[in-house]
Amino acid sequence: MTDADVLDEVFEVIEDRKETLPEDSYTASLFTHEKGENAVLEKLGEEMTELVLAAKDDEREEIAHEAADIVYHMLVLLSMKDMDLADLRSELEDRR
Ligand SMILES: N=c1c2ncn([C@@H]3O[C@H](COP(=O)(O)OP(=O)(O)OP(=O)(O)O)[C@@H](O)[C@H]3O)c2ncn1[C@@H]1O[C@H](COP(=O)(O)O)[C@@H](O)[C@H]1O
Repeated sequence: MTDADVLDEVFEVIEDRKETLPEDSYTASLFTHEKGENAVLEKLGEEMTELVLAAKDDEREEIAHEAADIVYHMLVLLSMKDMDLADLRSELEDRR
C-alpha cells in the first residue's frame, strides 16, 4: 500500500464518521458540539509542540507518532471545512 492510499482511506473513514456519527467513534465526537472544531485546533497546536520536542530529542518513533496525529487531525479539519485531499494536492502541485 502506498502512502497516498492510506491517506485516501483514512479520509474516507473520516467522511463516513461525519455522516453516520457512530457513538463509539472519536472522529464522530469531533464533529459534534461535544468536542467540535476548537478541540481539533487545540489538538493540532499541542501535537505540533510535541512534534517539535520529539525532533529536538531525535526521537524517531515519537516524531512519526506525532506527525501521524497531526495528519489525522488536519484531515478532520479539511473535512469540517468541506474540503478534501484534492484541495491539498492541488495546492502542493501548484507550487511545483
Ligand atoms: N488516525 C486516527 C487518530 N489519531 C489520533 N486519534 C485519536 O486522537 C485522540 C487524541 O490523540 P492523542 O495522541 O493526543 O491521544 P492521547 O493519548 O489521549 O493524548 P492526550 O489527549 O492525553 O494528549 C486519541 O483519542 C486518539 O485515539 C485518532 N483517532 C482515529 N484515527 C483514525 O480514524 C479512524 C476512525 O477512528 P474512530 O473515529 O475512533 O472510529 C481510525 O481507524 C484511524 O484510522
